[in-house]
Amino acid sequence: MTFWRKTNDSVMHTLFCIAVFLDALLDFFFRQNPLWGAANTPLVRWLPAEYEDGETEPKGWNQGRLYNGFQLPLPREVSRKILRSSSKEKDDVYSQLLVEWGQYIAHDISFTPQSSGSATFSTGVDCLATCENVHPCFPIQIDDTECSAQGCMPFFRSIPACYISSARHVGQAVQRQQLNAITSFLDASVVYGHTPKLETSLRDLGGLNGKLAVNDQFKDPKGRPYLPFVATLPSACRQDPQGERVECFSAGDSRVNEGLPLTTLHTLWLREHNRIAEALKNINGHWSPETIYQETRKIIGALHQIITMRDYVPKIIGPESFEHYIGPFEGYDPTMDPSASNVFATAAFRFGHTTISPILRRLNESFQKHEHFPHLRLHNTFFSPWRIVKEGGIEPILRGIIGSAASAHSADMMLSEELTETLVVLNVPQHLDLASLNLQRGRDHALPGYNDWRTFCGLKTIKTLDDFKEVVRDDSVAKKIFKIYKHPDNIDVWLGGLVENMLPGSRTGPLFACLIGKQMKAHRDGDRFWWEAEGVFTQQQKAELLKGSLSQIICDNTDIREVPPDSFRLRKYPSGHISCDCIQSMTLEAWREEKSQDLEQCGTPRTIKNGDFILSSLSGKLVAQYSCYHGFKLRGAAAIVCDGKQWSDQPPQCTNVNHPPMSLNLSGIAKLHFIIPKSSKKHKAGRTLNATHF
Ligand code: HEM
Ligand SMILES: [Ca+2]
Repeated sequence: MTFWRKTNDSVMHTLFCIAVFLDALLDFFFRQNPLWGAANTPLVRWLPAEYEDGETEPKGWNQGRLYNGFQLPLPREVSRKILRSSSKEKDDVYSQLLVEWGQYIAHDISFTPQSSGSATFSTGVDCLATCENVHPCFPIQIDDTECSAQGCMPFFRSIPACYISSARHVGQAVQRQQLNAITSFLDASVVYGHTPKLETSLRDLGGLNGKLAVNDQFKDPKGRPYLPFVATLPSACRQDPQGERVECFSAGDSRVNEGLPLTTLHTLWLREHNRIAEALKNINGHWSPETIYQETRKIIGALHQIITMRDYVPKIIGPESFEHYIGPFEGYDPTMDPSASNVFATAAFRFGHTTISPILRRLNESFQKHEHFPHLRLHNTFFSPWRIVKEGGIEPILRGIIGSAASAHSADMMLSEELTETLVVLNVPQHLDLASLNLQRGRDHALPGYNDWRTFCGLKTIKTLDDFKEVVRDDSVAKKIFKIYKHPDNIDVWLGGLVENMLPGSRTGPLFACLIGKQMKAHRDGDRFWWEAEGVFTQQQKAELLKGSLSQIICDNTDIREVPPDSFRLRKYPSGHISCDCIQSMTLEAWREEKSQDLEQCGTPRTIKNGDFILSSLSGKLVAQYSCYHGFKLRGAAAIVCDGKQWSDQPPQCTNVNHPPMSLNLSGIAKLHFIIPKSSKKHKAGRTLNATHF
């Protein structure tokens, strides 16, 4: 009898392990397109690339090359004559928070890595010192010597993807493509990172509470946490001239220190993760740290999606384009490629660069000028995390961006001089020009011209100046562009899209509304873990998630006690603000997990040192699946099964190894995570991650 039971158990255990493994393999190999949206895959092309030599040389690489009979104008000339502006008008509806969310979410969608190191591979030429086009240097030639004695600004070409595409034409298949280093999905990679290694480094594994690691050196004046510092010290961030060092912060996205508002948003989400993790632990005391972490992460991902799709995108492309290009959610579409497109990352979503204010205001509790911390010119906000730590935490900045108008997007005042004359990029000693970088990047990526994209979107081709005047907000700007470019087909897509008349209730013209709309639909419909997709959340959980908003997250994680109901909308203080007590906040009751009968019978599985377990259900059986932390090896049964009365085995042990083993850790293939929902033990409702996200 005992023999039989043992044999049965071990057979069951083996079968279980095989089933889990096969499930993961099937998932990975037989999903139609497992690499769609994954990190380190090419930005996809919606129109074929147009290289000067057909394959790799960017537009403008060979001097004297003519396009429609004319040379392309220098990006810096376009920047100075058309884009640069010493003043900015104010948006009368939206706050700066809308702009900052744009940048933050751009960093969840794409990161185009540039060739690193200053020396070229073949010749050893230093990209910081040469004005010649030598791969990977593609310097921005300048016609105004006041900015650079050298006559150019450095520019590093984006890294080519090692990838032969399945394009229909052989010529296209060998064309240079650019990489997206992060996951295209709106999956909060900006909080959690895009590789298992980065993700692990951001977690508080020692705390055994499913939280993210926080800064162990500094806290804010009320004891709230900051992001942890980067591991490699000293870091390149700017320092307080008078005080002790404050290093660069680390987060899921490496650009976190670029500006103070951006760092502020990252800090908010770190705190929100830890707040939710704590609340989940209070509700489900039996959950392991891993379960808490994964469930919290899933909630945070959903909130990123909701805030972006419900609160942000309609304001940017307008209600009509939202309806036309995106529409209501009708379920996961496995034929939809969710990858970021090249034109979106390199042109359309850079529309936001014209809405950046040249001043960051810092405000006190009454939303008035702060007594101690003055307003800052934009260039003083770059890579300066010390200003958060030493100058009052994130609140003065947050009040400043809620309480100040975004910059209006007008055709004759586009990019502030703070961005065209004093942009700082880490590891480049001289000031750069964001407008020139955007134009040069578009050429580096061989983006087709403005008219080709209009045709792609079904918009009228621009043939004459009169055609152009019809679609551009300002006649004199239309004339200037025609004068510089000489042919409408030559107009760079980023510029053409920027100057179009804005659609009603939007912050973009028809071209960018189309490109952003199509991209956002792809992010939503092509994501099988989209928060509304079947089986991802229960109805009650969805209803709670919908209560989430940026205003709620600000209330729950900062000292700010009064906010506008929608913080993206500019509201006068105090009349347009309401108390945080009146802001809806989700309760986590819908995540309360009733202990299954099996769990009652077998009891919560034993926790182990240096490892973790997750509960799952397979063929109606309750299973505890154990895994060890990095650097530890699992000895014993990786999975134990509840047979209705007791667990099939003792939990395994995690022993230290000098060299982390290549153990059968499914996280590299696909992380499985099943929470037993209240209704059915068999349903895999809580599966959160897939291989393409990490
Ligand atoms: C102070 C605010 C901002 C600064 C200083 C900034 C700066 C930059 C810089 C230096 C780049 C890389 C340029 C290149 O070499 O190609 C970049 C890329 C980009 N920016 Fe911004 N940006 C800001 C705000 C925004 C906003 C508000 C948005 C959108 C709403 C945005 C969207 C993007 C996108 C989509 C990219 C390309 C990302 C990639 O694929 O690598 N940025 N930005
Ligand atoms: Ca992402």
